Amino acid sequence: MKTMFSYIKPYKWYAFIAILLMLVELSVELIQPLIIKKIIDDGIVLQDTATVWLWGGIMMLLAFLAFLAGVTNSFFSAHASQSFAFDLRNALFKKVQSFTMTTFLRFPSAGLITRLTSDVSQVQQVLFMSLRVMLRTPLVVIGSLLMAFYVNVSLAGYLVIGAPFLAMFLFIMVRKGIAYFSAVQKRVDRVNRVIQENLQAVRLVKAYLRGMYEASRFETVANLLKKDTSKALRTMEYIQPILLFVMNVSLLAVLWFGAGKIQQGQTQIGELVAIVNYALRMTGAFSMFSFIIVLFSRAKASADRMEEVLLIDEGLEHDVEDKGQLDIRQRGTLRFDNVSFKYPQTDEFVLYNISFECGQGEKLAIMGATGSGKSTLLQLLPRFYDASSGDIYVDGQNVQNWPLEKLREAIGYVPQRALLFTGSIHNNLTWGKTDASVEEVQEAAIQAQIHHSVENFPNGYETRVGQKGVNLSGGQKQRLSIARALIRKPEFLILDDSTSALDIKTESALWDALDGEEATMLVVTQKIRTAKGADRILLLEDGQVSAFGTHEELVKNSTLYQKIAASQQEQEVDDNA
Ligand SMILES: Nc1ncnc2c1ncn2[C@@H]1O[C@H](COP(=O)(O)OP(=O)(O)OP(=O)(O)O)[C@@H](O)[C@H]1O
Repeated sequence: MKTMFSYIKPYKWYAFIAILLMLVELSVELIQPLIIKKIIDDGIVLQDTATVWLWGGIMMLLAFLAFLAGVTNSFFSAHASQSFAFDLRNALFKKVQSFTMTTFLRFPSAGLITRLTSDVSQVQQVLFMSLRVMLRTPLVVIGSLLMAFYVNVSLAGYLVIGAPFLAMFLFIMVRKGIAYFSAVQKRVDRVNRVIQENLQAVRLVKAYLRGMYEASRFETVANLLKKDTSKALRTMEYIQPILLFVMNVSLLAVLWFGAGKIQQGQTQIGELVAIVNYALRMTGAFSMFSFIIVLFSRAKASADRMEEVLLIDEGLEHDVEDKGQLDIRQRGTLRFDNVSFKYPQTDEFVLYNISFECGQGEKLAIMGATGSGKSTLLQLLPRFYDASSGDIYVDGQNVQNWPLEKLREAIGYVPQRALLFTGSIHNNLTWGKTDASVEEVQEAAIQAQIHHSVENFPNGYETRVGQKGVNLSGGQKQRLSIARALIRKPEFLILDDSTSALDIKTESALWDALDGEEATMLVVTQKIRTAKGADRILLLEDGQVSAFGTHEELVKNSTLYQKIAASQQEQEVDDNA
């Protein structure tokens, strides 16, 4: 909770004013029974109409003051709670940006989405309600009790008979509430995960006629959410009747003994009415308690989940100071030195003792069967993961010593699955270089063989992609992804099987265009035709280097490469037949 409070700090004055205004409302509420007592004892009983009018008028004025305080309080509470939620959400989002890929495994995306949406909203709502009414409720109880003691000590004593029991009961219920609602938020995570997976795979769901199955999967998790929420709320439902029962017993005791004292002339009627009024206000406040405990327990559970993310200090991308000592003569060079790697949380190595070098401007094709480790190898370069052992040198410097920003700026990475963001094509391309000029955008698009297609779109580069925009083909998406990488004029261009959806003609035009690139290129490919055009080929087999050399060398020395070449030749013959 401490961390949550640090996000309220910048708005402490808004919160402070809101609390002051709430105290004004509270004071008016607590003074009212005293005024009623005065009207009864000094006005009605003594038949003094002037006193009734005077205190009646004061009561009206105070009620108006409380109304004004309430309206102004809403403004300050809303500003403090909305700003708090805005800052908290941004802080969470920024923290997530610094996660390593391993930490992402610990926090699945659905859980992060719940934290950034529902969890933030729960805490924001509680902050607003606290400044508005929640803080007031316990104060109404305490204030009413104190005022009751001020009016008549012996009668007020009956109101605290059940206090120790109530305190213990509320403590237990809050603890239960936090545990239950923490489970509920986990259920929300699961519901979000099913929705997310379903929407991402909507075509597959339709193609495999799995709509009904998906609906029943959703129903199962939604049902679990319903069950856990009902269980939590059912438990909380005991709060109100028990509190009201204890309060009503106390009230009966006040009336019973109060009536006796009036008959004996020890107490005035106005005093009894005032105490009953305070007791009713306490009862009214207690009836809000179950609602408050539900909100508070939910918010506490959400706050804990958010703090889990905010307070993480391991599993963040480790950066080093930029010492600017790069050796210009080694620019564009790459060296893997005995690199082995296993994914975190797994036991098996997927890369073993990989060693190879790549000169400036060299084009390296990486081949191997599916699952042989090609994508994994590429992901070590921008340090999405760190090697388990061995070293990787970029521009002659160990990647561990590169400032992350500089290292990634030097790399144009095109992943296996082309991903575009909602927005215009221009925005998607300049995502790779925010200050790119129109000419630079077009140049990259021409090189990636997508310029003509874009020009034929209804609004050219301003055409929107994604939802409410044009639907792009797989090949168009791949070429836009390549253009996005090229626009940075990277030192290293990494293409992870990024041309798989292109036809032969477009692909060979693309390779021709990339021939003039100064960047050192690492190209994962399954095609001998593409590998032939590379300077050297790295052939992987079960995570190990099976062969490394030019096409001619591999044709001579590598049986695996010969097999791949032969099978692709057969395929071409079949295709041409
Ligand atoms: N995030 C991950 N966590 C654990 N294991 C993984 C992860 N990603 C990949 N692997 C495993 O690592 C091995 C190498 O996978 P990788 O994706 O690098 O192969 P690849 O050669 O690129 O395959 P493909 O040609 O099918 O893309 C596979 O056995 C795969 O199951």
